[in-house]
Amino acid sequence: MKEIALIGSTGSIGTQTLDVIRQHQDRFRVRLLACGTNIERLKQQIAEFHPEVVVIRDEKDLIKLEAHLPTGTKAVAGETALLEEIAKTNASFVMNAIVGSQGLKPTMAAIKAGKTIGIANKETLVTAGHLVTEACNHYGAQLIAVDSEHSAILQSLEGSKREEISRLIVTASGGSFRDWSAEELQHARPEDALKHPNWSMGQKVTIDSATMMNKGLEVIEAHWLFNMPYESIDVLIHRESIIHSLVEYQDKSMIAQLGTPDMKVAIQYALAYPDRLELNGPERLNLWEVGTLHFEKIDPLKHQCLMMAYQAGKTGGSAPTVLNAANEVAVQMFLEGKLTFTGIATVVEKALSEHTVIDHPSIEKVLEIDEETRTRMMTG
Ligand SMILES: NC(=O)C1=CN([C@@H]2O[C@H](COP(=O)(O)OP(=O)(O)OC[C@H]3O[C@@H](n4cnc5c(N)ncnc54)[C@H](OP(=O)(O)O)[C@@H]3O)[C@@H](O)[C@H]2O)C=CC1
Ligand SMILES: CC(=O)[C@@H](O)[C@H](O)COP(=O)(O)O
Ligand SMILES: [Mn+2]
Repeated sequence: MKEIALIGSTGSIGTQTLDVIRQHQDRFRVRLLACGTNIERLKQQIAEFHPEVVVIRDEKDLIKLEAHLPTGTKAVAGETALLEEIAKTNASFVMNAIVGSQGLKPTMAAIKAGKTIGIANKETLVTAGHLVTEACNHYGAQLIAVDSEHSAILQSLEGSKREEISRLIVTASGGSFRDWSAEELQHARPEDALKHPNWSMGQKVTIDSATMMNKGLEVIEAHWLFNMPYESIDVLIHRESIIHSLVEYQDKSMIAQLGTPDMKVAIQYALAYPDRLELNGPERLNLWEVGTLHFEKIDPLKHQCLMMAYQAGKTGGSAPTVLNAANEVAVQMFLEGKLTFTGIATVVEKALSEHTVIDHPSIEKVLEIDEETRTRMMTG
């Protein structure tokens, strides 16, 4: 029985993780659930999965849970409590499905406790990939990709040797605005951006997909997860999201993972790794129905956020921390109607240009720079 701690249980990845666990109750058991403010959904999850502990963000919400805790389930609140419970839990696998760089500290707590971590929370690797990988080596913890592209790469790497790999090719749908003109983009609204052509996901990643910042974050994520130089990580526009990514080998063979766009495949692969289990839910991929797959080159003029992310990744040090924090604030501002869609790239670029990069920031420094960037964005 694999015991699971699920952080971000009420979100898109969190609920799909529970959909997978529900299908395999003979293999997985939920020990810990953590979320932000969606207490109603959490109550349903507690009733079904009977975790030992639930952690919520705000102390004031604890009262709403009181009457809904079965015998054997306790509830606590706040970040300190979350980090303590991650350190204490008997769960061997932590699924980090929180959104944003607030996922960094829980990831580090799980690493220090020697857990295996399903890392959906890509912002952790963007903001502090150097510290996360060092800590994994030091504490013997393992990260398993959950992001669909990185899961595809992991699957395409099965049985390979490091020196045989020549290139990673990360596919991109192009997002909600892939067919919009520059003129149309000036008037793009949050409700337009939230209509992803292929995936149903949380708001932040859907907006990132529309700006192509998601692909930039994923290039940095791939750099850290697979220890590949940026020069060997390419992005390919593939509007069907059927090929989830590819690996090119030194003999010029390419190995890819294909499937209908459904995150449960990648989630289950991470949970069951290295095994493959049966999965109900995703539709079988009928390639004769798909007929044709399309591929396009990226356009550096159009895909400005992707290019900024490549640059920040190559610069290294604190640059990706600033890129990520500025982007998180900009996306929130766009969703609240305080910034235009095209303004997202502009303000992230400004935040990067105002920052003096420092090499190899410590965890304290990463958190300080993240905070400072957010403050600068809100006040400037
Ligand atoms: N959705 C997808 O298909 C994919 C997502 N990802 C990545 O996975 C991560 C999660 O994305 P997604 O599921 O879409 O996001 P959602 O916004 O749907 O869910 C975010 C989750 O984080 C929880 N949360 C927020 N703040 C806190 C906090 N302080 N403490 C504990 N939990 C908190 C939310 O709780 P609550 O709702 O209760 O406030 C919610 O459960 C992101 O990094 C995203 O980029 C990667 C690939 C695909
Ligand atoms: C499902 C998933 O992994 C998302 O991160 C997805 O990649 C978004 O799609 P695009 O960024 O390719 O539009
Ligand atoms: Mn992805």
